Amino acid sequence: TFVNLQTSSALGKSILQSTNFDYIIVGGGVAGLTLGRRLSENSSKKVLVLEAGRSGINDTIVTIPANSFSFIATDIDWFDFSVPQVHANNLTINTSSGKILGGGSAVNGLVWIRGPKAEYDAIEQLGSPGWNWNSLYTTMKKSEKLNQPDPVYAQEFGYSAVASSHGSSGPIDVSFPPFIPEQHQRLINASVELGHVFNQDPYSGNNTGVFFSLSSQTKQAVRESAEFAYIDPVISRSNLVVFAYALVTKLDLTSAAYGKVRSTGVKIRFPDGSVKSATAKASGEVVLTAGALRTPQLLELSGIGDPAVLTPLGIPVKLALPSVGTNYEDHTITVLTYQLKAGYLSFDALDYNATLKAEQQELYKQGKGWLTFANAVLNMSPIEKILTPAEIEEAHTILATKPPTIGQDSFNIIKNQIFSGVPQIEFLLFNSFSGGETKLPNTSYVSAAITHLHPLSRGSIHIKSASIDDKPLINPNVLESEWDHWLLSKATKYARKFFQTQAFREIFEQEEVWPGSAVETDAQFQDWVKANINTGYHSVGTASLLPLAKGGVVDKNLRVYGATNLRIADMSVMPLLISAHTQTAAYGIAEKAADIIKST
Ligand SMILES: Cc1cc2nc3c(=O)[nH]c(=O)nc-3n(C[C@H](O)[C@H](O)[C@H](O)COP(=O)(O)OP(=O)(O)OC[C@H]3O[C@@H](n4cnc5c(N)ncnc54)[C@H](O)[C@@H]3O)c2cc1C
Repeated sequence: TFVNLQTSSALGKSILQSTNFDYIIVGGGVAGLTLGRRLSENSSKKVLVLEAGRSGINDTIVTIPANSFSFIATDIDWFDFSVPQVHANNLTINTSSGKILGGGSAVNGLVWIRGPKAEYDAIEQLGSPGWNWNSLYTTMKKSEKLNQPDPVYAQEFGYSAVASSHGSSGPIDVSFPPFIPEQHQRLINASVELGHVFNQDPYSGNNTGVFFSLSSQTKQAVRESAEFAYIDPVISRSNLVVFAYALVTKLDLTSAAYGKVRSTGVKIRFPDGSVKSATAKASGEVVLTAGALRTPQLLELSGIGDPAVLTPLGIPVKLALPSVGTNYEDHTITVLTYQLKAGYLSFDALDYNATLKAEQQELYKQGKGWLTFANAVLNMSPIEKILTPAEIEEAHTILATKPPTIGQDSFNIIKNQIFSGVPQIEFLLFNSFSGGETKLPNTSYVSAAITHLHPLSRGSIHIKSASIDDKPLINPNVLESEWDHWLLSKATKYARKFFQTQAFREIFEQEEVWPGSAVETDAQFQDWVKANINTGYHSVGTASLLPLAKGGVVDKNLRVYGATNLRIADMSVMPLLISAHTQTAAYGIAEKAADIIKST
């Protein structure tokens, strides 16, 4: 049952009044909708999913792959910014996220990729038995259905997928786009020229090298969001209720035996301003899936968190859990811009050539052409590929000291990975202009994004008042650690080498548009990185799956420490980032969460 509270508020209120739920799921993003589907498979269980945003059905900002990122600053964006970043020229960094059914999966870049085995095993190593590659690979596969490419496109572009590395019957269709821009194809050749390996199968536990990546889209090139793939097909289940425009303002908590707290339900603010309760059965559970940016906010508003944060804001402490909102981590990014030679086009051409745009819109109706494409080529590099032997020596020296905010165990694991071939830097292309002083008319540009995959700086997300209407203080704390600054600067400088390869020289003007020749030395790169860094829209860690004494918020069954019936199942539980875009992990964690909740 789907209820839009903006148009059917009376129905929503009557459902809340007449029903006690087995599961109340807070946040209808990737994890929330995965759980909504799985937990309602048992028809005797009543499941309620609460999403603050609307549906994405028939919205071309959502459905058309090439429109990814155009949600920013629209009604489906939470449109947050970080607090000024003290180690990065006081920049405030955009941390937009999807306020819509499907959450990130409705607005993201559609990149579908996994990290290497070691990164998932690290969660178990940090003290959470059962959270390893084997179990998460199984649940990640459970979420997906691989579409093999049409042989015509496979031949034209050279992509292929190893069927055994993918799921074949999960809800999310994953496909190669039926169009890949020339410049993206050439990133493969440019990488190989520089000595990077071409990886035929990056999905089965080794993602090192350059490769074609799948996208979360159907064979007809329509985005697969968690709403379209997980929930629409089962929305007629009578035991499943999904509310849109339902802003959860706090959890209702009561005391339980042994000093624990129990959640009796949640408070929902309707679009008309009224606040109603959703009630859990005595045996029921509340599952938080509001995403890594907002799950800590809801915990704190409800009185679960660090007393040092809650008490000054006048929030009574129901459960003291100092790690709530800490261990926040995101990928960090810099972007270079280059101009394509005359005759080569990027998405910029859609803005200056109306005929082309109309043609492409027509083609898209047949599932073809430019608009089917969001991204498809990634290069995941270990340090040996981008640093000289002398620089690797320097890396050892820098990493001799643990940066201040990362836990010792996490640091040891990442340090070991850095020197054992686990990718640390990703290179990919954005098919448009992204920075620079002059953007010439009728000219196409391409940008190279350089991502640090394992930053060692840890930030925090805390509330600043007792009101849900005040945005949380989002502090990724970028570049606090010397390593983060040093490596991203080196990698950004290295990215220029792609444009010196034959594959790229043939199609790109030699002169760099952004930042250009004013930035040459290591010191200049370091200054430039400080002034131009962004985060990667891959937030994790703010309610980590770790032992309590090591900064954990949830245990291996995803139960909040000190609560009887409250769990967290979104990306805030991931204690360490992976060298991958995060949606496959978000689905995999949520699928595993569903198995755990059904069995415990
Ligand atoms: C711009 C962008 C680009 C990205 N690109 C990629 C990519 O190309 N590939 C990839 O793999 N990953 C990508 N990601 C990351 C990926 O989408 C996320 O890792 C994933 O969506 C996280 O899932 P989640 O369930 O933890 O949170 P989300 O999917 O963010 O879901 C959280 C949900 O909770 C809702 N919510 C929050 N607070 C409340 C409240 N108080 N009441 C009710 N509802 C609430 C939100 O509206 C949202 O729907 C991108 C993310 C963004 C934002």
